[in-house]
Amino acid sequence: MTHVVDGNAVANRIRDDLRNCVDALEDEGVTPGLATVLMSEDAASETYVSMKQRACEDLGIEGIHRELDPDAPADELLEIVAAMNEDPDVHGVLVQMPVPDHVDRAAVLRSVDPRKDVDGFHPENVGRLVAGNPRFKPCTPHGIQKLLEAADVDTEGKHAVVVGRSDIVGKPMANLLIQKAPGGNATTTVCHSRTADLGAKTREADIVIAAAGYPELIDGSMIDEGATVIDVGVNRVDADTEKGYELVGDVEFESAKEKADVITPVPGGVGPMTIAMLLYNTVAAASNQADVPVELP
Ligand SMILES: Nc1nc(=O)c2c([nH]1)NC[C@@H]1CN(c3ccc(C(=O)N[C@@H](CCC(=O)O)C(=O)O)cc3)C=[N+]21
Repeated sequence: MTHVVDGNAVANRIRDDLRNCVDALEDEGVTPGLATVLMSEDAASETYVSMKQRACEDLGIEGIHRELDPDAPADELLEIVAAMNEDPDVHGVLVQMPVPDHVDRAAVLRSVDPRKDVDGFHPENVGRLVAGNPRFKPCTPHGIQKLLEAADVDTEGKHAVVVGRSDIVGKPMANLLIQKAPGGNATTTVCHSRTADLGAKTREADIVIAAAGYPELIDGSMIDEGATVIDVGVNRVDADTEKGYELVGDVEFESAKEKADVITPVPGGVGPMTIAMLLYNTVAAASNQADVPVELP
């Protein structure tokens, strides 16, 4: 029987453990604070940011949220981030991606204080990750490591094929998979939109991480018997539902499930883990900044 990994259950377990960390910080007079900034009217971005804020509230993390008109000058965004960097009650700062085209994305990532960069997107933190000394592991790849661990999938010596080369998922995922550390030690191939014969590559994988942002790109014919399939896709496809859309992964679930031993669903797989690991990084940031050690899950 194929194991369909329950991401909500794993995320809830981590969130329960983090609640104890928040309580321990609270006992020392420290309330972790996460500041989010949204410069977009995109419905998906609004959903994700409000989910993050609700998750904070649920754990006793102080959530601060600012919204900017997408037409506002880039300097306004940078000023808001600068104020959050200075605010001692804010331990984590997150600028929801994507930002509008007239805003220099790289400049935004550089503007966040690296010690508060709970996304792990600042070049200093990217450098530390690549060097094998991460400060904050980016939330989605970190969540995938936790999911694999929870599903008893050992990465050591396995062939992992990452499909997608984004700065948010593909690149940091590949970096974590090749590290000499638990959740790493995998032989890792990175594929992308210019990869010739993608199926030939994914069929060689013990572990496929689908993070291309293309609905149902990977189907069962591209999966080896007994493989592990991690679906990072959160594609909104027009559908006759109450919300007017359906959430579709980068994997064609039904056919891939026929082949895989372990597979994550969408929704309810990687998505909830992303949020749990954002809370994790926020607790870690508060612990570091307040110099109060906690035992992270
Ligand atoms: N600075 C920044 N940091 C991010 O971490 C970041 C970002 N920008 N931009 C967009 C992506 C996307 N992302 C998701 C988080 C949770 C779910 C999630 O919980 N999804 C639910 C379903 C949610 C729904 O119904 O739409 C699930 O898969 O079960 C999905 C996607 C974080 N991102």
